[in-house]
Amino acid sequence: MKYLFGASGHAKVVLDVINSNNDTLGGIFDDDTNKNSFLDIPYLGQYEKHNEFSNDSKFLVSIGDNSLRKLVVQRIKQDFFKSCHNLSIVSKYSEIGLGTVVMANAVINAEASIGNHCIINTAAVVEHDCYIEDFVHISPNATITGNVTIGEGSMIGANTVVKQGTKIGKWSIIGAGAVIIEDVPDFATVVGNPGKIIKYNEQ
Ligand SMILES: CC(=O)SCCNC(=O)CCNC(=O)[C@H](O)C(C)(C)COP(=O)(O)OP(=O)(O)OC[C@H]1O[C@@H](n2cnc3c(N)ncnc32)[C@H](O)[C@@H]1OP(=O)(O)O
Repeated sequence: MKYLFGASGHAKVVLDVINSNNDTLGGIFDDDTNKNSFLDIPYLGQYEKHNEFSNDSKFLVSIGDNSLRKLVVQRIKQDFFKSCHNLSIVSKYSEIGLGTVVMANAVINAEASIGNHCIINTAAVVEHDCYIEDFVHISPNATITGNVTIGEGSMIGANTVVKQGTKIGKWSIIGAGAVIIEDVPDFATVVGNPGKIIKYNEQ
């Protein structure tokens, strides 16, 4: 049986992805014990409760914030599953890691490699030969053109365009609507067209 962690807004969209494949979910865990249910799936208790479930259970952390998602992933003892919306287009020549979710209308082209626990959000495009590390979030409608590298934990804002061959570092944040035409260092926040660094984030 499959289960979600984190009863967030993002989890509602993850649930739609899972439903699109006619997959069945056993329920959702969240540290907030005030929840009784989440949309039409049962609330199962706080995160540690998953230790009581059978060894063949599979999990997906449905938390949008990249750092928080990583923290929760590190608390889970068992295996993860990935899920791609049945209206996404995923090349058979691409790779997608465990714990990753691909939303409706997203496109992942040939020889793109997507890490573990990533979010490829609604209608995002990840072009051929891109290399996306773990815990990255590509927001709705962002276009990652060919041969781009994105480091662990980076957040690419909605409608961003990243020019081919560019390297984006780890744990950087690219503001909504930015156009990235040159490499971005680790931990930088970049906004605008052309993208400019406005600050560095805490490590
Ligand atoms: C399904 C979903 O919802 S997925 C989520 C998708 N979400 C997004 O795409 C949002 C991405 N986040 C952003 O764009 C944010 O504005 C950030 C992260 C870039 C900046 O947020 P903060 O760190 O809080 O910065 P803050 O709001 O203080 O802005 C700092 C400066 O940058 C400017 N700025 C902020 N965001 C942008 C942007 N996207 N484009 C251009 N300028 C921007 C602000 O106007 C401000 O300028 P000023 O100093 O001249 O006044």
